Amino acid sequence: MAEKKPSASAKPTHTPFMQQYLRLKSDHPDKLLFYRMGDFYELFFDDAVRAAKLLDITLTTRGQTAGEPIRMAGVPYHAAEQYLARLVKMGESVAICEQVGEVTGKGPVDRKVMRVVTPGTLTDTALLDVKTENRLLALSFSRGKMGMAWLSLASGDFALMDSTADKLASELERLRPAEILVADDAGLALFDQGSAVVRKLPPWQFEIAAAVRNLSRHFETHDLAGFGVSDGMLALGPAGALLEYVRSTQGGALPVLAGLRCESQSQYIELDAATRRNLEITETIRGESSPTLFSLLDQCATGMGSRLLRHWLHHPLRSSSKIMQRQNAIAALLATASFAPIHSALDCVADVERITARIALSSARPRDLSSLRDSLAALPALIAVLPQDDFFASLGKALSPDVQILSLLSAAIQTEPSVVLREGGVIADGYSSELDELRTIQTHGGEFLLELEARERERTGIPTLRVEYNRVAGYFIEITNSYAGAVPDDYRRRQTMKNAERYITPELKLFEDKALSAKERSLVLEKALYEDLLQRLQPYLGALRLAAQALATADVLASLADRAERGNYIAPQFVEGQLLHIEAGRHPVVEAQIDDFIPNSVDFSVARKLLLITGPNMGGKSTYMRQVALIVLLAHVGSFVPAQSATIGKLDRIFTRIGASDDLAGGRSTFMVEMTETANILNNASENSLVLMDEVGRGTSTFDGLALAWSIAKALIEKNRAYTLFATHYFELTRLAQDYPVVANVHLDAVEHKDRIVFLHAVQEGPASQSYGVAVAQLAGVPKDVVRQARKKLLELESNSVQGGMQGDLFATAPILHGEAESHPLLDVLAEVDPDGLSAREAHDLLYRLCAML
Ligand SMILES: Nc1ncnc2c1ncn2[C@@H]1O[C@H](COP(=O)(O)OP(=O)(O)OP(=O)(O)O)[C@@H](O)[C@H]1O
Repeated sequence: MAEKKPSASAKPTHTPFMQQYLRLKSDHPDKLLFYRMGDFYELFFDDAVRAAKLLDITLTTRGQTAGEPIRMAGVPYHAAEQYLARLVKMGESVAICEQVGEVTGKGPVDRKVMRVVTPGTLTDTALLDVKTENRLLALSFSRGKMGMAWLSLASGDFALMDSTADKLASELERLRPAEILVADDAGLALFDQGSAVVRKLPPWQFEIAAAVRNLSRHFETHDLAGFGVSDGMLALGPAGALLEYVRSTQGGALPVLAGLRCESQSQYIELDAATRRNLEITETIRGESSPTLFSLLDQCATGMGSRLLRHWLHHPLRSSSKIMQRQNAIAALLATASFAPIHSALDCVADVERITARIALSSARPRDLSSLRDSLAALPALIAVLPQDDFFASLGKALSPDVQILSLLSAAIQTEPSVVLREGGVIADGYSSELDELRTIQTHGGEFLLELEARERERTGIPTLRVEYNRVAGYFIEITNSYAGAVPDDYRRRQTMKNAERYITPELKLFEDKALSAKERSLVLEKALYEDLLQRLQPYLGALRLAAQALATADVLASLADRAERGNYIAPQFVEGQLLHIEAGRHPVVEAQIDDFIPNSVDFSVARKLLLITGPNMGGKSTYMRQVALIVLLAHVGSFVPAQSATIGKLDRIFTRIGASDDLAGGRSTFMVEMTETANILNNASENSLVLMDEVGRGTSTFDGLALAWSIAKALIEKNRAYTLFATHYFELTRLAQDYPVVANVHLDAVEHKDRIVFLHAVQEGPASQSYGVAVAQLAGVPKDVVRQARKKLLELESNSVQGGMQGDLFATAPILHGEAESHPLLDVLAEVDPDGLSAREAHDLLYRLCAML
């Protein structure tokens, strides 16, 4: 139960310290407040209870305020990152409050919330997954439309798009945001937000007019037309909300944004949420990261490359010129065998993209800058191994940012700077003469004193003159009383001893001032120089971003070339018109896991649009269907594909309805999920779509299922006319080929071989032999008499079905469909009626007309 929390309004009863805390906390009620006190970040009250539970740290009490004990939990300052990482992973947001004033002894030190760490606004290396983009997504809805804007703070990618509300699930699956912003009046029904944290903001933050003003001001443009953004875009509201939210979490600083990217659905081959999951692009059905298409292809040497590859795989292109650019680049890398040298060169390159983002936010650490310097120094070696053509020449150009950046970093940062700035040892010698001097004082103080002593002995002629130091008197020149007469005029007495006097000279005083404060001063100076350096790097951010993009691109292309060579992949061809021909295709992921993968072909054309696939369980139906989709996907990513040849016509979307998955969180049963996904396909698939249907209808009773499968297949053939791979156990469906010339039967077989079942895995023309099920059962060891009974029953059923014919069989047991009810003329009339458009009189007349038709 939440404990009673003192309110800031009851000020008089709180200590000044608590008043300060409560004031700061009131600005961040929904976040954990990390409150800096010396070497700890402390949490109080409910925050303490929550953090103690989440982090398994000790919960204590510390004194009282307003008559209540103060609950407290704390984490050491130096280990804060790791605690932050854990909290953010759990979906928490944390406001970090630092001491900003001097300790005066009077009242609490001034404190300020310097940054807010939320799951979608991370930039720290320790908090980010190297291979995944961390996105913040903002959404707004209006009359069935959906406006979306998303931003990756760590890379500066900022995009927006208008879509429709029914695409929410597929867009969330595509973008996988870490955090979602919506207006608190959005009235969103429960949706599967995955692991994202949903934050509700006041609706005015999504206001379009204000957003346009803020965005134009941010990009310093007159309006947003230059980004391809039209005035009426719903997504502008979310884009504005997003920008403000980021500003508020970064203590007012804003990331370097490459601009505003306006995406449209028609740029990409569309993949719905189910398809992204079913094809196991970046995650297996069970939610693991391997084996997937991504884990297979990801040979990238850098996190930037891995993230870009993940993006490419989820965004197959429609534009053939862009596809061909990538494909040609891979061909060039293969022809020159340069992918391995590229990866070797990239091994020395750090995450330039994320470092650049941290420079923009002035949160880059010393080691970020030294790695950036070393990465820039490694670029010429990378450029040298790129193939020589126009495309790689343009990459090479982006990989040659202004030499000033490298010289600035080389001059400013030590070869191996310390990890944290406050320890010093970051700025290189020679960068600032003032810093050099302060350092010299620290390291060479002794030498100076010896030299001064020698000089003063010579000047005064006192051989026993000594320059010394103690903590009470500081630095002094000691002269025994016997030489008192030889003391020069510029000596000032500092201390009188029994047999000697101690003096100070202006020179020694100057040295003392410098030496005593040299350490502190050099630390302060280093901090100032470092901050100044971050400012001096700001003008180069654009160039660094371009270099980062070029690095990622070279990395991904080399990775794809590497896979193409190892896997013996080929370049697919693109043609106009309706055609999909893959010869000896393989499933890239399954192929990598087993020894003898059997390649299979697929042949679609205008005259052959639906392949009905039959065959035993484990025969390879799902693998075959998925491999077709994966080859098509890879081809549109610009990659080579695992096949002997592939010719691909125009495609707009890939749909899949595969396997049984419950959506318990969404409250939908297996069958409901199956039918929802099917409905989506039937409503949206076009003649240029690729549709994979795996055992549709299996989730309900046999006849229901069979009837549904039959009518779904019919709709796909007659209405959608999509390229369809339709795997089924309902053997009756194989007769569709007799009614529709565009339907072809193919099958996979199993045979008996020395007491084992051998699945042939080769796709053959024609329907499967119907007896495979019983044969497989026998081979699997089902008792002989059960198998005998089954054979007998099978013969009986088969002879019935031959007598009755397919239609009779099916509809005799599914009376509801009997007689093709939809063809009754009465229904045709009803279908034309618009009830809202009828007057009472017209409705009455219509009713008479309908009755007369019965
Ligand atoms: N072309 C192939 N070459 C070699 N092995 C294959 C091939 N296709 C599938 N396999 C192997 O057979 C296994 C079963 O394949 P798959 O799941 O595609 O069968 P299925 O017919 O869809 O079975 P079910 O109906 O039970 O889902 C795969 O895990 C794989 O190991």
